[in-house]
Amino acid sequence: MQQAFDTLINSFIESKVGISENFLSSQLSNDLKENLLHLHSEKSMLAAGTGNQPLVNQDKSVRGDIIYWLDRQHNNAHENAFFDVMDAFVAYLNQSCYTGITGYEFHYTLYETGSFYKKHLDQFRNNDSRQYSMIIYLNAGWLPADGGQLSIYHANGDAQQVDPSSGKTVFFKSSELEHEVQLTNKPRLSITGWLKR
Ligand SMILES: O=C(O)CCC(=O)C(=O)O
Ligand SMILES: [Fe+2]
Repeated sequence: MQQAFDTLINSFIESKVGISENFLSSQLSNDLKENLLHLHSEKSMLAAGTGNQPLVNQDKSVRGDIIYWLDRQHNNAHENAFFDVMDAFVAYLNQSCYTGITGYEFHYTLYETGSFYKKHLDQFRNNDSRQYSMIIYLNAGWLPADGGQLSIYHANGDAQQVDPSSGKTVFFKSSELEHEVQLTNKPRLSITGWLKR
């Protein structure tokens, strides 16, 4: 596990976008994907909003994903195994980088065919608790023609394209990097979350 943590943290330090190809085991990625598909089949996944106001704005022209928040209270073995990995990662990050992270939040995410998320920053205007964004992709055999790339816009004008392939985890500062999910031509599955202070 520590090797995947180092890969993620070192690539983040080097280029502002951390990427690890095996942050979760393929077994755990698969189990979480099955959870997501089950939640979807029982219609538990709901339209995501933008912003954190009580009246969340569900504007499909900005963001078309549907989500379901993970929670230890669900007593789901795979969800809890995911939180165990995150607890170990946060402890390692705080110890090695003095990040002072005190919490996190994660949701399952499904972008159905034809959906996208326009360019945005993850930190809310009225609340700066989100420090780091993390996305863990759960899509086996993703092809460039499937679309759905994560585009990350660097301050020097570079646009970095990330394929949402299974096992890949992306990590960046929530307040700094604008990013966008390109229109997907296939259902696109992930876990998305934020480390908070
Ligand atoms: O799924 C992704 O690649 C990015 C998702 C995202 O930007 C978000 O949920 O804020
Ligand atoms: Fe985002």
